[in-house]
Amino acid sequence: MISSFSKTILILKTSIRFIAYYWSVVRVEIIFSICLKIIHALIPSIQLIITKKMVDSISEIFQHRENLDYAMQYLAIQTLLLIIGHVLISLERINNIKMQNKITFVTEERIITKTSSIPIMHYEKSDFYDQLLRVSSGQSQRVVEMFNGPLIVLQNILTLSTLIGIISTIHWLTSISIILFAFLPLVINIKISKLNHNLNRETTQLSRLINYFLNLLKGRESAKEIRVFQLQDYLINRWKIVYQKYTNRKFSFDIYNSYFRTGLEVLTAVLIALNLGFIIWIGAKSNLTIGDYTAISQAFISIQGILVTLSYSISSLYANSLSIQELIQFLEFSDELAVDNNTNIKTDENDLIGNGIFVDNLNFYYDKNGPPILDHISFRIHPGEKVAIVGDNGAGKSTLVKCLLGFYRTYNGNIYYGETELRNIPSSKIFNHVSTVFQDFCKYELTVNENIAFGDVRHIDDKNKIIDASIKGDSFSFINQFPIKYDTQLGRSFNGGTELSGGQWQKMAISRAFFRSSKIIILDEPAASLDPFAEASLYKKFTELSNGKTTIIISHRLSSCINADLILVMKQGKIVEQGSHKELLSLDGYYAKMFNLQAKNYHSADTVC
Ligand SMILES: Nc1ncnc2c1ncn2[C@@H]1O[C@H](COP(=O)(O)OP(=O)(O)OP(=O)(O)O)[C@@H](O)[C@H]1O
Repeated sequence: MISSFSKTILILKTSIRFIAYYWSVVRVEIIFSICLKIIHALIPSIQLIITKKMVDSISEIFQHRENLDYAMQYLAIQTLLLIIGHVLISLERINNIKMQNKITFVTEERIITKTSSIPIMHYEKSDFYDQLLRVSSGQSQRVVEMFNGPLIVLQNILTLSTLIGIISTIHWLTSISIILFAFLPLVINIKISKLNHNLNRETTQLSRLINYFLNLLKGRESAKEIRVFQLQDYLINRWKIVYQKYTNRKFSFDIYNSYFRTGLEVLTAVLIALNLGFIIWIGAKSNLTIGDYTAISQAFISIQGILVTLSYSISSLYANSLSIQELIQFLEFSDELAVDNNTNIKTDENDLIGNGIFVDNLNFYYDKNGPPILDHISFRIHPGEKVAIVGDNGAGKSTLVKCLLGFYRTYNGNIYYGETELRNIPSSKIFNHVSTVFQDFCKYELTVNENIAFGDVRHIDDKNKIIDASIKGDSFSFINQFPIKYDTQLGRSFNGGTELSGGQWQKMAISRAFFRSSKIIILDEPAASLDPFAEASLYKKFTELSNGKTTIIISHRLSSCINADLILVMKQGKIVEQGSHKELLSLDGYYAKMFNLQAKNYHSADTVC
């Protein structure tokens, strides 16, 4: 009882929040649908009355050879009702398609808007991907069902009560047996919906893993490695194991589900037989006409259909409200954490960004129980300084930069932009003034123009600025060799696309960074795919173009750090040394060791050559 009550409350609460989300989008369609469903709900009852009258008048004709007029009139009304029913169904179908189109569009738009603005930190958790998959797949359909469900329930309840009302006037006991008949399918279907929802939650991770293996095995990026390392059999086996685990779990649910349904169907058949027997018994005991008996039988069959539909509708309403609740939570998810909503800062952006950065005793963990990724980090960057971050793989260089950008705000210690602590600065205020090339930069399979202008999309139509950025980023020469130059579609995913080499894609990303006029430039391994000429040219241009700007470069090639004002040397999450190239060399510590090793390698390579 308590559980049914809490399910009803859940459905009601979710429905109210849900209607608030979508009412403005589909109110016209909903009102139209309610009108159609009310009219539709009354048709079976009118049909029932007409059927009774028609059968009785036919019976009169057979027994007493009466005039055919009445029977013909009833037949005409029946036919008219049938036609109205079909027209209503067709109007409902069109209305549903309209509603579905609008809802699909708005839901997808809301999901992608939320996903693209959610704090980056969430992308570090696997739970987030599970939730994302659940809210992204089939959600629009559920949203439509969530609107249609209550309307179908309303329509069926209305039809049911009018039918029961009509047959009660014939004999009250028949309606009671029919009501008893209603409960069981409802309870069983709700139970199955709940199980289905739980199964869906449990298996999300498995289904993601299956997709991951499929993408690896079918994907273009992984195709080369898989062949060279001959990973096909191993990966296919891994996929098989996960797939079987997934299907076994689903199969045991299907068996359970099927037992329930078979039990339900057997029970329904028994109840139908009992009810029909009961009606025959009543017919024999009281003065029912042949019309009454036909009407009761027809009502009985209609009611049986309605009860099944009703139980499915209510149970899927319950299942949908569980999923929709998750969708609403997701859409409101980042609002709790949204940095921009919680920060209320009046300081001028130029004062914020242009006054240097001070990092004071910064500590950061990805996992609360894991080791510190950034461990008591402190340094100061004066406005316009050139900073290089160097160190071992996994030392925490990229993580430090992500903290500086405000992607991760759950750190201990402080990061000040000017006088203001980063946690109090809206992300947008920082992003407005930063240009970056990440280690895993994006390869947009769109046009060259877009690839460059995405650095500052407000100027996407400024062709001269795009050309200028391509010259600075060293992509100008190869773009000019394309027949349609800056309109060339890049990548192989779409028709007519041109694929670039790794270094050319990197030059595209660098051009994009130069397209943006920013006070701070951050480059994470910008020369990883560049040839030695391009690398030398990049650093030269970068030094010229970044004059007066604060620049932070992460690099494993220490020759690129020689001119930096400040070099931060990182090891296991700590800054072990900091200073200029000269200072660090004279310190003769970790930096000097790394630098001399690289220099020695070049030198010995020289002698070998
Ligand atoms: N999303 C994440 N979740 C958990 N741990 C992470 C995550 N990203 C990085 N790490 C861990 O944090 C540590 C620092 O990683 P980071 O990428 O900052 O190193 P890095 O110095 O930039 O390395 P590299 O020079 O190899 O690029 C590593 O031990 C890495 O395993």
